Amino acid sequence: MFTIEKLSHPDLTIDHWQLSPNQHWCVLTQLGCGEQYLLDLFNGDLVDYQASNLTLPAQDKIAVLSFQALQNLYEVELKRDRSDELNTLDIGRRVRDFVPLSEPNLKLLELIGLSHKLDTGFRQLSTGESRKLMIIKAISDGAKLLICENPNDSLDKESRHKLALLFNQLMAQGIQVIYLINNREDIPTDCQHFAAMSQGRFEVLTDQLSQTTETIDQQIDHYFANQRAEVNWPNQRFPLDNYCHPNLAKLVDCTVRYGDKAVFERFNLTIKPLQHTLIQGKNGSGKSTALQLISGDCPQCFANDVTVFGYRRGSGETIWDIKKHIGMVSSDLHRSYRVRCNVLTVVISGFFDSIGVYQAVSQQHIDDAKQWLAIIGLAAHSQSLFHDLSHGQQRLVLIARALVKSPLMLLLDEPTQGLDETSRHLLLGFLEQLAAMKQTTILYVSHREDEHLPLFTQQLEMYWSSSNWIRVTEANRY
Ligand SMILES: Nc1ncnc2c1ncn2[C@@H]1O[C@H](COP(=O)(O)OP(=O)(O)OP(=O)(O)O)[C@@H](O)[C@H]1O
Repeated sequence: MFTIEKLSHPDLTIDHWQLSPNQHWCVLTQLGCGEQYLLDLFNGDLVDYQASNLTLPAQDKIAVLSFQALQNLYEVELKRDRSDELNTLDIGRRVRDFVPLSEPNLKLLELIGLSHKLDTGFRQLSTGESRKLMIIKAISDGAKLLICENPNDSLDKESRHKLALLFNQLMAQGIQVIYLINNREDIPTDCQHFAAMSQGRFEVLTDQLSQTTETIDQQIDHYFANQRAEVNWPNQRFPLDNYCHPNLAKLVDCTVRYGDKAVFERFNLTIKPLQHTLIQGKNGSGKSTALQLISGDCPQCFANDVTVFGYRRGSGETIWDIKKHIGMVSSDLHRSYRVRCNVLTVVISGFFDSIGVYQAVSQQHIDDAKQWLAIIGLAAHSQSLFHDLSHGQQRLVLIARALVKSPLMLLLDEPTQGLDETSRHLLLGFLEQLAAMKQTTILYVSHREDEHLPLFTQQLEMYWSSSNWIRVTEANRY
């Protein structure tokens, strides 16, 4: 299927890699390993390289299913948006416009749980839904080689299972898959061929003939060896002791509806100070929407009974009265962070809740932001362009942006999407420290069970009745 020999590029070196028919590979990656250059190679975007032999399939037979590809698609859709011209909401291309509705495709959409979304615009899909659509689109476009960057990220447990079944079906039909995996638990169980990337170097780990399974397991363990970083926490400037309201947020009988479809109805949630809350639920069940009601990013917060930091929404407060106390990380923020600026500026923008920085910046802001960059291991990248970093590194910068101002409330909506094991554990360590300091209340959305830390004293499961698509919720205290 392909051969790569003696490929050299300033940020990518591959001595030898051959993909034979019916082989599927798992490439282990970590943040900053140069994975994006490997993706560029398969995309046809890598320049300034030399190779003694490079035989890749035709470009239209390769599908790169990466976070960057998703972002590119989102930006294409944004450019096509004619809402202003038409003076009405242009939802852009719908799911049915990406995938011809042939019988096999309809079956795939059903299998992956997207068949009820045919008339939803791409930009309106939830994170998990949009990732699923990309996969089905690649298959229906006739791709023979799928390069999947962390395919489990953003998918709920059932969807991960269904995706594994789908990949098995595809492999039986001769489609080949290369997984790029940066968390040990995501390694596909039946993968036989392994490689790893470190500091821009691609290295084959397995050679079925000469290596034993045990050796491979040890190599994988070695690659994913975790270290918990000690965090020198900056001083907090908004101590919770001064907070005077009984609740940080209260949502009463909230309904969010798009067209004739309710995301949820009669949704109730109370967040008391230091009541760290874990929000779970299937893809599309309304987790992000619930957080957006609190942050003010969902316009329907005004039509609902939403009180945040003592402000009843719609009673004359500004969005900044709310946002100044919130640190947020979400896919929505990540994809909206499209301005051209350096990494330091992105972290500093957390002080102003802006995308980019448009105000005077103090030396204290700069020092705090630099301190955070050092904590997340990206100090050397402070002057790099944000968009030159890999998706996972960008996510880490956005986490620093959320933490830099020591907010009263942290809304973390799948913050670890794209993060490798080390960075995920770094974040989990931050959360434990924050909980111990008792100054910030954390709302956390995650599909990963190892992120469901004991510090979450309230757990919320969002689900819906399949008969009428009305979502209901349950809250339990441990
Ligand atoms: N502007 C919109 N117009 C129409 N539908 C929308 C809009 N925004 C969100 N939705 C729909 O609302 C549902 C809930 O979306 P939300 O992003 O809250 O889900 P989620 O639980 O966070 O999903 P995931 O786990 O995939 O991130 C989705 O099915 C989505 O398609």
